[in-house]
Amino acid sequence: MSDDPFGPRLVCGAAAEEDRALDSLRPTSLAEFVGQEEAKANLRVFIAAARQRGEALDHVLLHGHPGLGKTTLAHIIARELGVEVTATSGPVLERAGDLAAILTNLGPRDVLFVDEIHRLNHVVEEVLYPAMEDFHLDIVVGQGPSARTVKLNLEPFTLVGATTRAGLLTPPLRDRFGVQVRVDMYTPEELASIVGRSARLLGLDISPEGAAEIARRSRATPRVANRLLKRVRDFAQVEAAGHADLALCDYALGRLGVDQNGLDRLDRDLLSAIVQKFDGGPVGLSNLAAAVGEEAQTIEEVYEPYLIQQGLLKRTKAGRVATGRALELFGFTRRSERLF
Ligand SMILES: Nc1ncnc2c1ncn2[C@@H]1O[C@H](COP(=O)(O)OP(=O)(O)OP(=O)(O)O)[C@@H](O)[C@H]1O
Repeated sequence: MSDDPFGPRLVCGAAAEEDRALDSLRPTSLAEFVGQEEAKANLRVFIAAARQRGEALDHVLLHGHPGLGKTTLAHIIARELGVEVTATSGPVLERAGDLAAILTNLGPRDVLFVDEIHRLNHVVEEVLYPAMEDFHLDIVVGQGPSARTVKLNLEPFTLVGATTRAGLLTPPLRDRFGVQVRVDMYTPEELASIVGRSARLLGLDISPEGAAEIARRSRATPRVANRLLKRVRDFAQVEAAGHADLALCDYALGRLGVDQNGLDRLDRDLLSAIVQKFDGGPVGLSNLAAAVGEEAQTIEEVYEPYLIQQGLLKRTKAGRVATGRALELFGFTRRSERLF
């Protein structure tokens, strides 16, 4: 929900319909993929080893906040393995048959990418266990006393699962992933390099200082950086003869409601609700969600990670707390500290 003049929330890491236009900016090889150095170095070894042995790569679990590049990495893994990728997601696979149909269509060593894998239902998950472990499906044929189980062999394949909530995966599923990769938030330097690369692909003339400014205000998230860059390109084109220098980037980000700290109105609403309505916290997530009119899950997965990383918000057992830094930044005073 947003009454923002520029439409849906720009600085949100979660994917939106208009992000399809960003697909052209996706890196297609590990060499092009910026950052996550340790993960990339390990993946290079695992991929090379699997190729040399002519085997399917072990199953890979990618976990991290929205917009950090899990989908991109999954496609890169398939490409570097030289195999086809089939993509689906946890909530789409409603029945065991949906998964069986996909699995029986995979070619040898292909990649099956399952986004939001923590949202698989348990019936589908049960089908996945033998498929992941021994590459077979147990199909029940018939009903009642005459029912019997038929074993169906599959081609060896690699399951690449992505999740924003690794803690919600059941232990048996999590244990079946031989490779587990945590995708971290990006440094401003890494993001500046992503912005520079995307600007080149978009044909935008941007100064290094301008790219660094967008990077600094992009919540450590490539999807946000690319989205802001596209809007900055519009301002550059219409108001600055196509050139995005530091002043233009700063001006455009201001027009987009992204402040000097990369926070937008919703972040400020959230922090101000904790301070002004709940005296700085602790406040429970559902109360906070009701106070700002946003879903609890969205607050938890999309807004909070960056606020926590910036030291503006803390999660405690008793609830959410605004830190001293948040109070200082916005000039807030706790109600209990006010004299009148
Ligand atoms: N390391 C990177 N280098 C360059 N561009 C990147 C990188 N990571 C992500 N991107 C860009 O950021 C955007 C979002 O990436 P992607 O869709 O892979 O994120 P995600 O983590 O899968 O998010 P979600 O879980 O919400 O699907 C893409 O447009 C991609 O081009």
